[in-house]
Amino acid sequence: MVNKSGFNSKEVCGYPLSIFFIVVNEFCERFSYYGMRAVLVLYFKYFLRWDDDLATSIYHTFVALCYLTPILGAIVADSWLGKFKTIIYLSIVYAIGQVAMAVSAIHDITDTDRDGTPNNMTFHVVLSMVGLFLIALGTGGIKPCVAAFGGDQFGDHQERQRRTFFSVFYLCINGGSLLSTIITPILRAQNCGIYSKQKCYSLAFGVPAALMVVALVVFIVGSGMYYKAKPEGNIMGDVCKCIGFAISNRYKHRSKQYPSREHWMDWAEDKYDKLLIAQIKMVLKVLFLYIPLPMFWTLFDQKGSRWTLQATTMDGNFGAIVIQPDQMQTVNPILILTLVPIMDSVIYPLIKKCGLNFTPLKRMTVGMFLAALAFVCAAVVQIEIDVSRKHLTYFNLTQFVNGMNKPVNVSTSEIFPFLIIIRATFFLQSGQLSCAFSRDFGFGSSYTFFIPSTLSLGSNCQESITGAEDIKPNSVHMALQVPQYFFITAGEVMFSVTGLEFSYSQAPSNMKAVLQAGWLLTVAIGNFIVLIVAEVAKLPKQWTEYVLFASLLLCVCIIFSIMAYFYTYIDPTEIEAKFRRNVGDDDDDKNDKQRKLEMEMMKRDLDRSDDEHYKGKQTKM
Ligand SMILES: N[C@@H](Cc1ccccc1)C(=O)N[C@@H](Cc1ccccc1)C(=O)O
Repeated sequence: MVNKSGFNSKEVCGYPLSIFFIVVNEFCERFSYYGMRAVLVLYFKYFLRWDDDLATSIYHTFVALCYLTPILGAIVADSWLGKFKTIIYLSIVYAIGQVAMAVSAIHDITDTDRDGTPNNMTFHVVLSMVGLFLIALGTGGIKPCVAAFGGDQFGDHQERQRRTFFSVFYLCINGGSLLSTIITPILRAQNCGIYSKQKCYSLAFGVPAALMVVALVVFIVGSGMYYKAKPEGNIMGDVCKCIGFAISNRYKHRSKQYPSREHWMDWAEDKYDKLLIAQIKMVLKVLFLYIPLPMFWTLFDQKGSRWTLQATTMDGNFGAIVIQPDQMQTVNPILILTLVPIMDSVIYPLIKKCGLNFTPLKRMTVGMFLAALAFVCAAVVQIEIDVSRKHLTYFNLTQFVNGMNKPVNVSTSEIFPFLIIIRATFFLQSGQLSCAFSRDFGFGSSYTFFIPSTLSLGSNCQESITGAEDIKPNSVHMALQVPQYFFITAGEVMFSVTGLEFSYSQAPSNMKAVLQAGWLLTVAIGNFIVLIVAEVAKLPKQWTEYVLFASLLLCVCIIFSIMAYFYTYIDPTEIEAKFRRNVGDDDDDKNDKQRKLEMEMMKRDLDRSDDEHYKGKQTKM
């Protein structure tokens, strides 16, 4: 197969063979990212011993950073290294970051007194922060490059295959994240250590690190098969300079004696190409529409923080299996894998059959509304939890009061989180004395056991040791979180999947990456809003915070629907073609008057933004 740049690549069933490596790379990379993220907030809380607020703040700062760095990646790839090298170099940085996280979670490194807790917490905190910074740089940097690099592999005649590639790409993201959000919490719940046993965060971070190395190796193996487009120059820089010139030129000509121009960007015409100006106008129209979007992500990304912490106060016993709090996040990719095909093949066609024009911006508005609804559900669940008990924890905290006048060594059997081993066995050892006893534990309960002074060789521990329940078991079931997960995921399908497609279709050809980076920037800002609102509001009750976020998104949803109503869809390719044709006409020495007339028509075309591209007729919203 020969693609648009004359590159010859091997094909399998009409698809370039090279995309196989890109899709596998994305699967492994998303496994690595979401696997690490799934246990992160619990690592902060239980390993680094941070409180809920600090854990949530650092978690969202990290996520925000992951979506700020795509701009950096896009600039480096477009103007300097090209996508291929950028992906390689930043993947190395990413893998180093993951390894640093895994090492930071080995408690034995600083556990000098071998009591199971690190003695130099600063070492663990610093190393994990360095690790998270490198991961943010890596994952964000490669994000706008990988999908675009995949798209580059297709020829102009492979539009259909390219569309399928993007769907498979999204499914791979969720396949990888689904597996990792199941696996890493299981690894985290194991006990491991050299001198003393602790929850195994090092393994939970180590496996994602290994997957990132696999992602890198797979990508390098495909090296000889890729089409590697040369960097096109710093398009971001050109855009900024052109906008800057338009603003300064407008300011210089602010006096009334100068005739006004139709659009403020037209003030750049004195120096810049009309095509570039037209393209910037298209981008600015979409970016303006992006302004309210961060609020959606503010709610969406709390799945990994507030909702996971909420799950720690719930009962995860599902009969045959016990679900870990951080495993609840798997509901999201499971629903994505089922909802995306259902929406595409049943819901959207059904809506169309009913004669409704469910445009992308309408879908996004409904997606926002569903996310707000999800937070109302979260608030209701929180009220249930608060009513059921005042203070509890997911972990079975067990303490012993030793009534004997000599030390007793107590150990317990391993508990595999997928089976309901609510029954735990404790082994007591003191000199010649050695015995065992078993007790049943409720999910989230805490007990104190009393070792009587009369305990001696031959005693029956099962009968002699008495226990008192300090904290009642969690009684609100984790299944109650399913409705909130359902609404947030249905919202994601309508908002995120549609938004990605919208950003791509409305972007000029040379600025697809710019708009992708802009889209990811809304995710970053959304995560900063979590920090600001949680810090400023400082609400005493968690459910009131959920209601606050739901109300904020509802307000933003109304504003967005008004903005969307005034937006008209464009076909960037058509507009660009008209401008290019005009340049050709210039070469044919067309007279000035006619050229001006045509330019006027094109400007009007752009400003009216005819929506022939979308459903073949003028479409608002
Ligand atoms: N549904 C998410 C994946 C996910 C898996 C497990 C827990 C939470 C989320 C997804 O598809 N993410 C995509 C798209 C996206 C979503 C939000 C912000 C940026 C991109 C991804 O590329 O990660």
